[in-house]
Amino acid sequence: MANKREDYISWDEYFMGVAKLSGLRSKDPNTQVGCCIVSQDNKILSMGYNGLPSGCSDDEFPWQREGEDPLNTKYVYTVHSELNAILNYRGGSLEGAKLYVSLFPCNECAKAIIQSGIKEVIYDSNKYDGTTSVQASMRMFDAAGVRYHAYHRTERTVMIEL
Ligand SMILES: O=c1[nH]c(=O)n([C@H]2C[C@H](O)[C@@H](COP(=O)(O)O)O2)cc1CO
Ligand SMILES: [Zn+2]
Repeated sequence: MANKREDYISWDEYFMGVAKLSGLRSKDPNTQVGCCIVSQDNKILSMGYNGLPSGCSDDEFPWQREGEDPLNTKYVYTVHSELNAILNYRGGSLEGAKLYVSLFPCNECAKAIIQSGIKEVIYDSNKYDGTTSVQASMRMFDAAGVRYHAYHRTERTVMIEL
């Protein structure tokens, strides 16, 4: 009887891989964010990526980051990946679930994460660490008892480093 295969990917690699794969659907030219919400017993509940609300054409809204008029930037229109994943969930409650996301959640996403009952956040990049937004997210997560930690990359084939 052969022994089981040993080089299978970990739960974290699996769920962060699914999150990053979702991010490949993003039309944002600068930052593609993907998210995957998982139950405590490791069932995938929902996925999302950053994009425009339904009905808003990717070709008729701005993708610029800068502009005199904020209405000519993407920031006022994009739905964040975490909010999309929360809103995409067609089941009952997300209470006690964990959220995998390729970029540390902003303060607006932190509010939605807390209010939906998600209790753990695993993030990959934290490129905006130190900003007001990230500091506010951490303060709210700490106060609300939502745990967060960085995804621990392991040496893997390119296939996993999506
Ligand atoms: O929590 C988040 N979730 C999320 O989906 N995003 C999205 C919104 C924008 O489309 C993009 C940020 O763009 P940029 O990195 O160019 O500022 O990432 C950004 C954050 C926080 O930065
Ligand atoms: Zn956000």
